[in-house]
Amino acid sequence: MVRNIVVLSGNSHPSLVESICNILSVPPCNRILTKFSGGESRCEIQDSVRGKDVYIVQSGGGAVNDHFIELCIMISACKMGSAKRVTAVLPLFPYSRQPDAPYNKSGAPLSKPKEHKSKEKYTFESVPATPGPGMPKSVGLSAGSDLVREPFFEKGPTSAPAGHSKAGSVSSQTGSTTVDRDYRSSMSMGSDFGGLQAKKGYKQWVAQAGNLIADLLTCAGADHVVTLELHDPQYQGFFDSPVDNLYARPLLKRYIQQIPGYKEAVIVSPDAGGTKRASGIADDLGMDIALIHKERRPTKITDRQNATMMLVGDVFGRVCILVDDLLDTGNTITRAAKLLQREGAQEVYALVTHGVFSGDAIARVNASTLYKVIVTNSVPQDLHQEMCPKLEVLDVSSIFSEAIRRIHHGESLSVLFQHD
Ligand SMILES: O=P(O)(O)OC[C@H]1O[C@H](OP(=O)(O)OP(=O)(O)O)[C@H](O)[C@@H]1O
Repeated sequence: MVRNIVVLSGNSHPSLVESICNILSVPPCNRILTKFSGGESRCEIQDSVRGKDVYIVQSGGGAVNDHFIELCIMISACKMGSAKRVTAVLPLFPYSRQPDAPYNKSGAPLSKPKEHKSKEKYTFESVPATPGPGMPKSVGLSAGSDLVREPFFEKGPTSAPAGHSKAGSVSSQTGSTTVDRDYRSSMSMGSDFGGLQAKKGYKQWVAQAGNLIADLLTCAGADHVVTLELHDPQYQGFFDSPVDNLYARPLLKRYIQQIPGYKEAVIVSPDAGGTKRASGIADDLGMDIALIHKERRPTKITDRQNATMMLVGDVFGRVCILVDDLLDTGNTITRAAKLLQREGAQEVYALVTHGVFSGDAIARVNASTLYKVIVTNSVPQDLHQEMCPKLEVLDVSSIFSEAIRRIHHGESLSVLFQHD
């Protein structure tokens, strides 16, 4: 039994906390977590935390915003209750990954290409164009002085250079920077930037909340953060306090080693962001690797299923094991499986650390060519397992209980970062 320690559960994942407490042989702290009728979270810590080392376990996923506020209130309550140290344990760290375009329930981008826009007109160029030699100056930058000097919307239409049909363009006669009529109207009445439709009078822009989330945890009083497989390990830099980013890699590797003939299989990263993760596992196990390049930005809507994924590597006749950190809408993993199957893969497994399964993800996985999907229980999986016969779950409670035990005793965590 670990002494002088308090493990407190949020509402997000009570069963994981129960397992952690069982391993540590400590009872979970008594608390009341409810809501006022107005929807605000209410927290009452019923055991004394004075002078104690407190670990509050709350995962992302599900009602993520409610869970996060609840966590902040619990941290603050423990600080006010004179806890010696408060550690926020977030098996899935919320807001550490934000898609670069807003997505709807079924996983498709909310923004759609304009219907009248033909394939020939589509361009991957930045619009407005990046300033450079022989290029028009950017609107609104100090370097775009031609535009700043003259009233922006008083300019007449000019012909646009190839590949820059909408942006600030150079008049063929004078060489001065100006703006064509389409761009003028797009700025004032809603615009189309490289296929994205912006709302009227508002340039499409997605806020990245990561820094704010880190600040909120620190402000609430978190002295330490423990999490698992951050989407982006650099996220730790947002914190002034220590962050321990644990790995699910040993668990994933152990699973792979149980697949019959795994040495002949190919580890596949479904996107560039996961290459390091996948190649680490492939290297450790002496396996081959293949990569898929995924382009997240919406292009032509009818092409989106295929045209934005490209395979690098040979998978013909081989078992493929996709490795990723997150399954959210399931788009990435199911489309990757489809591509692999089309390239002649024999069977496709997906090993993913965090199985969020938002929107239609379960239906998408069930309908996909995936043979098996393996996730950890960093977020609750009971319901997902009932609905998805392909799903298998790996338990992470021993990773967290060991991390908590070591932090409490001031021992090194490095053994948890070793992958063999
Ligand atoms: O199930 P889905 O809704 O498809 O989301 C899951 C994908 O999203 C994340 O990558 P992201 O698209 O953020 O790209 P990145 O890895 O390059 O950051 C994650 O690494 C998965 O690949």
